[in-house]
Amino acid sequence: MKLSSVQKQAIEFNGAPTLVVSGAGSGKTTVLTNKVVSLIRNGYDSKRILAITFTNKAADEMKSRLVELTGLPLNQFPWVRTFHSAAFRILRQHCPLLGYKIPLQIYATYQQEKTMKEIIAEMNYDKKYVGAVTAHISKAKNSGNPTAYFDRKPRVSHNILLAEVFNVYEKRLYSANAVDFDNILLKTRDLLRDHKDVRESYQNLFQYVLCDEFQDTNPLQALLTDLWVKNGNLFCVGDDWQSIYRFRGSDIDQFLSFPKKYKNAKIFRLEQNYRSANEIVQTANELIGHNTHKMEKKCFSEKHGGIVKLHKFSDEETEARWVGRKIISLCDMGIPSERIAVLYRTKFCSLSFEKAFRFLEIPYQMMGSKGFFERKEILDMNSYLKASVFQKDNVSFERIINLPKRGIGEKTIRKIADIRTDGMSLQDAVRKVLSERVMSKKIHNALSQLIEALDEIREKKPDDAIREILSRFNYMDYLEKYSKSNSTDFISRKENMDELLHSASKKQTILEFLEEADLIQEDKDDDDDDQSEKPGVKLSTIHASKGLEYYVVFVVGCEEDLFPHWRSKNSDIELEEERRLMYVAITRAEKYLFISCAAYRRGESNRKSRFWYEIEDSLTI
Ligand SMILES: Nc1ncnc2c1ncn2[C@@H]1O[C@H](COP(=O)(O)OP(=O)(O)OP(=O)(O)O)[C@@H](O)[C@H]1O
Repeated sequence: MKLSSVQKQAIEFNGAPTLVVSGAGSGKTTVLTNKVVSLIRNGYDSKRILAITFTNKAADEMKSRLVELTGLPLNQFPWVRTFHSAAFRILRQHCPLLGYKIPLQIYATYQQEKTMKEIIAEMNYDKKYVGAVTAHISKAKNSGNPTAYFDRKPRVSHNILLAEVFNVYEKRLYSANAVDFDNILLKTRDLLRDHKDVRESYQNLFQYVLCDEFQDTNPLQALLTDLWVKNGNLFCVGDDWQSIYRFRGSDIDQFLSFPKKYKNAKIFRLEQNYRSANEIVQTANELIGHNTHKMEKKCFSEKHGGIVKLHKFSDEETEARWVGRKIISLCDMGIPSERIAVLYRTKFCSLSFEKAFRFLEIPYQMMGSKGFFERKEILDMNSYLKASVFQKDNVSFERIINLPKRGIGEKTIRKIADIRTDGMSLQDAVRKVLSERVMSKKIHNALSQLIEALDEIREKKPDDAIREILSRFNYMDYLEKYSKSNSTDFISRKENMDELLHSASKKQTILEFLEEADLIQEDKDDDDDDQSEKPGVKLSTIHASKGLEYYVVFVVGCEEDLFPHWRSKNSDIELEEERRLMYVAITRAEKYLFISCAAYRRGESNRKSRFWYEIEDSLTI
């Protein structure tokens, strides 16, 4: 591929903070990768280049591309990572400076949620607010200043004081010697901010800092970036028109304020779209033109012949059947089904399409299904591994203490928990009752078998450790029963277990394996299996389609209150975010773009989305 002159200029320019303002399909990733290659060719050390990607999958893809382009082996790129993974690499080494012990544990989503649920219950708050409280605490941390956040937003519902829950939650994590995802960033920021020697050692280590998808950074990530960079060696790429993670704490202002923040900043604009036909690019431009909070760029494509069509239907079933039949005719024209995607704003919209596709016998794949590490059998095995290496991890130990069933009921667990003194974990307490032999013989034996197993596997390779647990406790028999004689369900769980064993076999220690597994859970919208290669039409939320491309795209359910979502309607900031989401959907299409709505959905009448009219206007110009 021949790089364009502006791509080349951006790649070759060094020495001042650089922002590459890129349109959709303009080759951001290509530029970022080639920038790293160019730095290496100019004498920079590949081991001292920090290149931040948005997902673990993107980091892996970038590393393999770098191996291909430079001929260097994979281990020469230790700092091509996500924010969380780069920060954790630093934090796990220096955490004693913040009062933690090595090894530091990551509390992954499941453990974080369980801990929060327990705290909300203990504080006698309504459990229906667990999600909202967790989300606010996460946002508070990602703002970089939780106290200021709680001053602005002190409560959820009328009585839940966020700062209070936050304090209890933080204490609990600290006593478990653990950090959650947000703390990985927050504590690394504290570490680098408060320990000059550590900060300088990393500033000296990193010769260049690069950041992909810069439009989706949050204030904390921006603070961290500044702590890593020395001498302005910063190179960021992104598209503010595609910033769609506000709900997770991303802040488009980090991107927009770049030229103000770095006085000598150099800005490049990548405006040529290599993916979509110009008709699609112009439709997208017209739509985003209705946003005010953005950087200007004039996107274009040299490809022509794109088709953009709007279709209105009486209800969702009619819409889905029409989409199905259209897909059949496109496939008859020779378009492979995996190059076709149906995108929607919210998950529930998929149901009518699933039904229609089954009826019409159209193969399809759902994107963004439950993450691999959130599946029951994987959580079970990982909890065994965690309980073995992290004796203070109550969440994991509680999960496995009676799994598979070994006669340890709720009452027994409560009795054991009651003997705990300060700082003692449930596992410590079990060890204590075992040494004092105070339980009945049956319970004593069951608990000692469990503790023996945990001690036995601790030093094993992770795959051997999992095998040991599977065989000691007849776990697969238990899982078969759990699957309630649903053989397909059991087969898929068995496949998951094989996959877990395979990925564990690549690591030498349980700690190494768990660290990777926990960090991978960051990729929330990203599918764990690479479904983009599998045959079948893709059914996906727009969030999960980010970064992907299809020959044909159907954007369905374009109705007011559904898209834009009703929750966003009273705020201009949120409305602009919804419009950016529509922009992302449109720019996934290479050649065909079909936008549709239904007058009735779930029995309720609907108006066309305002985005519909904005697009319609652009088509009639
Ligand atoms: N100079 C070029 N000439 C031809 N094709 C190019 C050039 N640069 C990039 N491309 C191609 O354009 C396509 C889009 O590139 P890429 O996926 O990097 O875009 P992107 O900016 O990350 O897109 P988006 O943000 O919309 O997901 C890719 O297929 C890439 O190979």
